[in-house]
Amino acid sequence: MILDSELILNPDGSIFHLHLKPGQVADTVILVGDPNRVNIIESFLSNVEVKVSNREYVCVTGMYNNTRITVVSTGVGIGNIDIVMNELDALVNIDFEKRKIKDTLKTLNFIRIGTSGSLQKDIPVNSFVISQKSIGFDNLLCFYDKHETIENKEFKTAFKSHLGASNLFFSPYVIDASKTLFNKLNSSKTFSGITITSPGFYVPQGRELRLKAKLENINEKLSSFKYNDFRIANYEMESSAMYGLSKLLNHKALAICLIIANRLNKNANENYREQVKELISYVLNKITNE
Ligand SMILES: O=P(O)(O)O[C@H]1O[C@H](CO)[C@@H](O)[C@H]1O
Ligand SMILES: O=c1cc[nH]c(=O)[nH]1
Repeated sequence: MILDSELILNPDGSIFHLHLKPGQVADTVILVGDPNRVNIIESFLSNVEVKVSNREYVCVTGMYNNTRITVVSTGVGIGNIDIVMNELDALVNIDFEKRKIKDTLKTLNFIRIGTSGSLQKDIPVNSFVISQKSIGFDNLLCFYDKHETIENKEFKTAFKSHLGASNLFFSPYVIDASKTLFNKLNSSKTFSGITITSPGFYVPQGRELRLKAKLENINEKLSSFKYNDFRIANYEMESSAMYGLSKLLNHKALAICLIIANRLNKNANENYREQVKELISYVLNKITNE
């Protein structure tokens, strides 16, 4: 029996933060950072059956090409991913009446459509980048039991030694994306590679305004890492925990991001609404095309 204090439900029976009720979540879930992006995706959907919002979490369920899709905004950062992944999983895999884990568990497909900073000169602004692996600089997964069992350890050792393991004051973890989702979304229109999930936008991504970084030249160090044909493609702030919690809960996850800044070429596109729409349309067509 899962107690009230552990699984908090609102008086209307919806889950604490997302305000969704069981039955309102589709098997395919799109996660976005920006709540306004949910409205853009909603404009592509038909038969919208659910629209609820609370704090930064806006949730919509509707149809695209005969596929039921739920869209949820996560806001910025890893703490929100902990909330969103646990609550979406609870909505499909916990019986809210009996407060018990269901006997038959569901696997959801999570696709994150994000924005991102490129760490390679030849991945320009406006590119679409798929995160084949995500390296978390955020430590969230370390709090979860058995997280070691889903990590890519070989990769982690190589990466830590590249950064200088003895200097590290945090514990990077490496998690692979779902290969099934990668095969669905990968095409000649996309770049792919490793993504760094950063716990911050400024100094942790090498942006020094008034404060200096402890790890000097972090962007150059990251962009020069190579292992088994993989290189680091980009920065964002959510995919490592999304991948890690998906794996631990037996869901599938993949992140695809629009590059809005190139950290090495030092340029940015701050007016990216049209490109985000293109990415949304690309993803919706790929995931609903059997
Ligand atoms: O555009 P979203 O999906 O929010 O993604 C990126 O943008 C935010 C930072 O500006 C972070 O959440 C980062 O991951
Ligand atoms: O540079 C960037 C751009 C978007 N999101 C990030 O996390 N970093």
